[in-house]
Amino acid sequence: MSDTVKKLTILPTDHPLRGHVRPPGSKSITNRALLLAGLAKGTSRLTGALKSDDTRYMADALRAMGVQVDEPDDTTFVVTGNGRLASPSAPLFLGNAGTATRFLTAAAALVDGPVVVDGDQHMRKRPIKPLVDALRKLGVEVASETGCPPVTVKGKGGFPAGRIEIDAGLSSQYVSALLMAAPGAKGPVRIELAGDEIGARGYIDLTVAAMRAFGAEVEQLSPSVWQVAPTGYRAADFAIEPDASAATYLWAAEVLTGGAIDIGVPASVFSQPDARAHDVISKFPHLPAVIDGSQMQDAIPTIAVLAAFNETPVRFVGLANLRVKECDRVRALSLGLTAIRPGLAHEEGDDLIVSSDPGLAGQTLPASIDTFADHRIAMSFALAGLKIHGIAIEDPGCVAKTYPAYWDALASLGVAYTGDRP
Ligand SMILES: O=C(O)C1=C[C@@H](OP(=O)(O)O)[C@@H](O)[C@H](O)C1
Ligand SMILES: C=C(OP(=O)(O)O)C(=O)O
Repeated sequence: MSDTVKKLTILPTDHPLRGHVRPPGSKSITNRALLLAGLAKGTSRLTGALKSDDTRYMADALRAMGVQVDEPDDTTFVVTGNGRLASPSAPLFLGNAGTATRFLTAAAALVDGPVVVDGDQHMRKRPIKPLVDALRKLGVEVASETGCPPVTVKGKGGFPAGRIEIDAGLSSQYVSALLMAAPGAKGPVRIELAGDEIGARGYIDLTVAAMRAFGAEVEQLSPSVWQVAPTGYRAADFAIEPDASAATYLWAAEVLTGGAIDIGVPASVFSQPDARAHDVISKFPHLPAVIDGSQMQDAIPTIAVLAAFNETPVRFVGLANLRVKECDRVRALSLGLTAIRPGLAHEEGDDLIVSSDPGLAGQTLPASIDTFADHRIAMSFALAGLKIHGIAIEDPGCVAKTYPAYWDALASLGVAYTGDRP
């Protein structure tokens, strides 16, 4: 990174963090609800929604396809669709929003006309070939030169009934994308997982729940087979729960500083997979020796930074697909922790081993953390800054992807900064 890059230095707190902070709405649920409301006929009201880069990309893409998306306040979208998405006049630019990119690639098959789905330089490195191949097998004309965006879909207003196998080893979003497009097909669609390898199965459950709320008929025939009826969607009023991945930073800040942060909802009410991180985080400073990240992937950066302060070392397993998120998160975590102190973490294959040292707290260990433009790397390393003097977060504005108010939220609990607060 260049010397001109913006940096935010976190000043360690000399007191436990106490107060109320409500995390923003769930990114995953907001982007599902926006799409389903856009595919429905009529007006849907989505409340408790996230307003951030990722949901703005989704909302703008829907607008470009003829959907009316109004924003009466900071947490509400009012979406009016006519049951069809129109062919946009320009490529859809979706930044580094994995959900928007994957979900809209499949939904583009329902458009009558061409759709180009594209993203930024990070998204252009994130694989989408398994989804492209599956759509092609369903009879959709679709092309991607590199196996990553841009993807060109020549939609014909739907696709025939069929049965499709999808390898979701790299991303569960491929399955969610196919499921959400399926009610627009000409007949029933059966979606089967190839192999049992799937990270974050809980995201598929979120998808099915959202689809049902917008009138779809989805039957789960086995743990790896879903059957979707060609019902289309109907408009609905839909309340979105707070973001569980965003909550993990607050849960971790609480245990790390011995404070009490009220996020307004108990961990037990979340339906998102990352809520399971609450149990793990509450064991700090006695985190388990081995933590499997496969079913709470987005919470791993949070727990890995927390693990640096644990009593005993932690091995993180089940991380293979963290390498194809906004950045290679296994590498970014290992590099960031090593920048704080050599030997604090290392990689073994796809595992991350954090050596752990409760004595880190209170030390001065100046480190400039390369966030690789990844919101979760920025937000998780800020936790280290609550305890260690000299932690500077590069490109702190990248939190706008899912939690634009993150720095303000920490400030409201008494955290202070020096440098370029976005
Ligand atoms: O379906 C979703 O909403 C998500 C699924 C997960 O991604 P992958 O399925 O690509 O692992 C997760 O990391 C992402 O933040 C959101
Ligand atoms: C992986 C993430 O996002 P996405 O895949 O939706 O870009 C994330 O938010 O951690």
